[in-house]
Amino acid sequence: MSNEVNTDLLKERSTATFDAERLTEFIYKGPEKVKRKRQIQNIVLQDKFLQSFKPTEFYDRDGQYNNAVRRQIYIMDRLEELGFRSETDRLNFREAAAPVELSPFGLHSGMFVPTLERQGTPEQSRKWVPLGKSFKMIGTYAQTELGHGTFIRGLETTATFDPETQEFILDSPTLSSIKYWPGNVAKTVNHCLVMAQLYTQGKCHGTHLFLVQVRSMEDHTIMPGLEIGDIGPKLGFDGVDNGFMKFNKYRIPRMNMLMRYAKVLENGDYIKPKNAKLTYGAMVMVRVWIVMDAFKALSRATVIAVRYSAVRRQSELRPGGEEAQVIDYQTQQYKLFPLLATSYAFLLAAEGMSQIYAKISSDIERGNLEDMPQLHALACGLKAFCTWVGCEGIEVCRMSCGGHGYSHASGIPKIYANIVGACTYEGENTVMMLQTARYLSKSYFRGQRGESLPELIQYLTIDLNVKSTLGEDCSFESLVAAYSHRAARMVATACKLQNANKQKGMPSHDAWNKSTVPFIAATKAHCHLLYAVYGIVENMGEFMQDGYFNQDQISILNRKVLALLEDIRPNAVALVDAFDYPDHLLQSCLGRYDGQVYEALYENSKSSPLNNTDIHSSYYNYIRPMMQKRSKSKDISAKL
Ligand SMILES: CCCCCCCCCCCCCCCCCC(=O)SCCNC(=O)CCNC(=O)[C@H](O)C(C)(C)COP(=O)(O)OP(=O)(O)OC[C@H]1O[C@@H](n2cnc3c(N)ncnc32)[C@H](O)[C@@H]1OP(=O)(O)O
Ligand SMILES: Cc1cc2nc3c(=O)[nH]c(=O)nc-3n(C[C@H](O)[C@H](O)[C@H](O)COP(=O)(O)OP(=O)(O)OC[C@H]3O[C@@H](n4cnc5c(N)ncnc54)[C@H](O)[C@@H]3O)c2cc1C
Repeated sequence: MSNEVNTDLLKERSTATFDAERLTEFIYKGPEKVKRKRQIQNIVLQDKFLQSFKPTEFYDRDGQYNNAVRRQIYIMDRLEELGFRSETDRLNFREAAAPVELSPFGLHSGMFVPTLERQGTPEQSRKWVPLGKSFKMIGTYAQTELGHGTFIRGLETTATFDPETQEFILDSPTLSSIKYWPGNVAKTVNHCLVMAQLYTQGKCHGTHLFLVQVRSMEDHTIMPGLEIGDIGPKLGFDGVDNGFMKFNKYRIPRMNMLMRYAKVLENGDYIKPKNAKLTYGAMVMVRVWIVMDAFKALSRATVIAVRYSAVRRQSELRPGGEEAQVIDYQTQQYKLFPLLATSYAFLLAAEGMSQIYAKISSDIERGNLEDMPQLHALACGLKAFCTWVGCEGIEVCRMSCGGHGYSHASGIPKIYANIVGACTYEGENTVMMLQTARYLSKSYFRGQRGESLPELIQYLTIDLNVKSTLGEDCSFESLVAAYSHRAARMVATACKLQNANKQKGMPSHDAWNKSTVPFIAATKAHCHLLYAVYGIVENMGEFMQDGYFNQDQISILNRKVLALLEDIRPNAVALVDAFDYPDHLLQSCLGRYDGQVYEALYENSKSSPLNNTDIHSSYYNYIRPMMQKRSKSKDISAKL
């Protein structure tokens, strides 16, 4: 490989109108943090073992899982040796050491241990959390079943209390009750947090969480009374062993029910929690994290697509002139620059969401549940919005790289395959949007009754007769007002439809179901409050429906969006450089910092397993016999 940087990229970097390094410092919260991050990434880069892994697509399923376990255990050991204690250091190391592959221990650290911490009594947490943190116990979160994922109240696994033995009996009474999908259940873990319907004194008390040992701590054999296996290959998540699990009257001690909020006493009496939805806490937490995952995925795809667009030359822009960098085509800019802006918006949204989560979840832990519905609505809406928009954006990035984008060597298919799962897991996106919609609907009617609303949704009560004051400057205030107006109008329209349905005599659940399409649109508009000019131009109809903007204002906005493309053009490469993703994190021949994409693609092709031999065994086994048979046949043309 040549050591030179592609001349187009050099030029892009030298003509940027701002210093990308300053923006990097803003993103990572200061120069010291940037320095530290780079030091850690360099440790990984120098590590021969970590650099020895080929991309996962070159392995079969067994190899993918095996490598994922091997690599993650090595990472754990190295983290111990290096003595990294800060969460940021550890995360930076883990991301650099396994940039694309998901961990077979991800749910252990991401859901199992935090749920033990937050849903266990202090005594339970003291007993189990240290075992989890030190990996003496490896666990996951097993909730979804063959028959139910979304509708948690419909789960069928039962946990029946037996006061005689002071045990719960876990059972999968039907085919559809078999746990199906939980990550790392198949081969990795020896414990699970199982969501099951609690029965005591002959009565069902709804879903609760139970800590269940599923494999022997001595030899990892499956515990008698359980059936466990892998669900098979998936679109992504190559290194993750999503599994199935069936209980056959399997007994666990009473104290293995997580009892921080709800309790079953020795005599079988049930003590209700303050709010039944407290058991769903782990899901709310992960939805908050997913917003950050969406940022990371979209921003990586954008870095790849923008750098490649600066390097790739195709066709003549000026007749007879040199072939143009594809980034100079206005259509290419219109595809990519809004995604670049969206990446930055996602970063800020993810950070804001984390702060809100930290505040409200600590209130909840102290027993103040007042803001629980608001947190739930916000986490559901943002999770759904950012994963949907992120995935659509990543696909645009892939297509904007032309044919090479389709190759795994671009790095984009893997980013997409992993993050697109987030549109479904931790709450299917439409269902999540509808949770936010219910909150908006309730809040709208409260606003109509003159009740005060939390700050984030106070816009629902604005006067919808007011028209836009947007002028040539497209001021920030006028844009925010436009988004508020659009969302408020759409929520009002959906609520009025819901009300009209009720007045026609429909029961409230039907009145709701028959207004959910406009409610989804309204909820997207609510989440869209992140956007500026581009979002208006792309959704013009929704802003114009009630004449909020006049024709002149629409023309201003159309002109503005094209002018913004020109403003961003000289800075596009610097704006993606500022994310400071080193090449070994991006794993992309197209997104390389030095822009040597053709050399990289050509080199990468050579490692394809099909190139191990010039003549593949299938020639001897199938092609040659077929040709020999045909050459002996009298009328060859008739058989072709
Ligand atoms: C390349 C770079 C990087 C790339 C990164 C790539 C990605 C990395 C990934 C790392 C690994 C990730 C692994 C994946 C982990 C997946 C784990 C799972 O899926 S685990 C499985 C996840 N599974 C799911 O997520 C299942 C989704 N389903 C659900 O959450 C629920 O069933 C439900 C919310 C839809 C309804 O629940 P239901 O019980 O039927 O509720 P009701 O109807 O009775 O509602 C009564 C009232 O309660 C309200 N309320 C509800 N919840 C809450 C709450 N938490 N709080 C407060 N309130 C809440 C509700 O709104 C309603 O209010 P109102 O209207 O009365 O005012
Ligand atoms: C990669 C991956 C990892 C996963 N990891 C785990 C894990 O670790 N642990 C775990 O327990 N689970 C896990 N899951 C399961 C996941 O949480 C569920 O698949 C998810 O919650 C969606 O539920 P479902 O499959 O029942 O979808 P369904 O609810 O059956 O969705 C099917 C369709 O019905 C629609 N629909 C359903 N209900 C409604 C409604 N009320 N209103 C309108 N439309 C509706 C949906 O919008 C969707 O279009 C994982 C899934 C994936 C893909």
